[in-house]
Amino acid sequence: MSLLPGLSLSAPSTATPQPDAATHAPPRTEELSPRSELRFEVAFTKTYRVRLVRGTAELFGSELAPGTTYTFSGIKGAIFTWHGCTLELQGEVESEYVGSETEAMVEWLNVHGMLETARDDATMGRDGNGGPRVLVVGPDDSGKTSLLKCLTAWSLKMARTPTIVNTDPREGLLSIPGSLSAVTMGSMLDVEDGWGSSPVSGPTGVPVKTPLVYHFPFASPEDSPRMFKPLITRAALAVTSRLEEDDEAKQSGIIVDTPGSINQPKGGYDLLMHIISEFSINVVLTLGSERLYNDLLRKFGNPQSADDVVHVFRIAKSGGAVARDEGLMRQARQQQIKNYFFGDSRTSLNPHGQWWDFGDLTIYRAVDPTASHAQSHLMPGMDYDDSPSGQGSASILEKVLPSQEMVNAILSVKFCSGNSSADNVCDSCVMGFVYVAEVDEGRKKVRFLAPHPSRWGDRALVWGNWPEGVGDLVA
Ligand SMILES: Nc1ncnc2c1ncn2[C@@H]1O[C@H](COP(=O)(O)OP(=O)(O)OP(=O)(O)O)[C@@H](O)[C@H]1O
Repeated sequence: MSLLPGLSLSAPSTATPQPDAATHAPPRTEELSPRSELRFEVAFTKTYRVRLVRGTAELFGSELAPGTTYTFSGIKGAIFTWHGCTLELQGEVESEYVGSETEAMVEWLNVHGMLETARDDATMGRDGNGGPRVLVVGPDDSGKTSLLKCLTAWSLKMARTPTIVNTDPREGLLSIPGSLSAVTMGSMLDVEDGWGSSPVSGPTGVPVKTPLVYHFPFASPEDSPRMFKPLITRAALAVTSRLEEDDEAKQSGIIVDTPGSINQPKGGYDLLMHIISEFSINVVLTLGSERLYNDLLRKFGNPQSADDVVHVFRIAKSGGAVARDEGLMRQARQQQIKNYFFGDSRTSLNPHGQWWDFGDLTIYRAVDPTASHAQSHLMPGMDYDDSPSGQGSASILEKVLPSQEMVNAILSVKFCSGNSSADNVCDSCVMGFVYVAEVDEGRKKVRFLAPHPSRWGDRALVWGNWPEGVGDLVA
């Protein structure tokens, strides 16, 4: 167990998978015929090792290197082969079987081919608007992220640098849950890790990707559309201006992942339409819902001009995509947060303890529109209406003093100063996240756990209810 500098406490051990008897059992061999896949589920407490012995294989589009042992934990996934392969497997799994109904992969590869044609058009100057701007929609667990990973990995193989946008606060892309993030992919994805590593949480030994992160501290965009919409507008603006400075990235286009909750007909797909208009989406890929496909097809049936054309496609759902229960999703979120501060099985990070005086902190709390908030947390002399506009974010964020309630919470450190208006704080992107280890109301001090030793200076901090309580990270 490693000691945390400044905290003199041990890193939590629950994050580390325990060796099990099956790990020590001799490896077994599995032959996969062309276009079949090995589907497996591994618990968070177990490890599963896979080595490619012969042929070629990929996990959600990322190719396995021959002879390399990959270790998986807390994952449901599939190793697919186009031409057949032999795998060496070791460890204990919840389930493991070979699936041969993989027609969806062929269809997904065709979608990749279609996107490549659009990228070629952009490269040749036939489309001045740049590469395809793709939105992936469908119900929960329909395989949206898996499709997105395949399309990304295949485009990286073609030396493209697509920009990936995650609008699902339940899953952090290169960040923790509660984030909306965007990143231009400059290096291959990581077979074990999925999206790879970001420098947000500290140094790593592998090439990192630098995401642009916004804090959205609610489980679903529908919990606070007033906060979600401006953040999407901000993110789209930032991505668009970034692409204007980078021809390769502009030609490679954008792929946006969405949460299943906003793909429901209720509300007329208002949030979905907002994403489509802000990111100038021109290709929508629908998975797993005929109704959604037909509704969107109708919505975009009569474009007013060539710039308004949105192509809507119905894409086959992977036969292996499985529903994840809330318990598993919660475990995945906790693991992501622990990895953010302490690293994973390959990279060990040393988070730092920092004491801050109450007076040097400006903390905002995201107001849950469904709950009536205790006024007692408001700073003396303040009311909700503190934004310059007299409305806007004043009821979305409220200034609060540190309190015991904050212990074990995750706070975002914004790029803006503590003196910024509530609107600015809301829209500002995130430098990183910190964990509240202790609030000493007598000494008026807060002890934070931060990935970096350096202090963040005069920055606004935002506290939300999501992701839900992470428990005691330093016990
Ligand atoms: N072919 C497959 N074999 C085995 N597992 C798979 C396969 N495809 C997807 N999965 C798993 O199924 C689960 C759901 O897939 P995915 O995350 O892609 O769905 P989603 O639509 O993005 O879900 P959500 O909207 O909840 O984020 C994931 O755990 C994923 O790893």
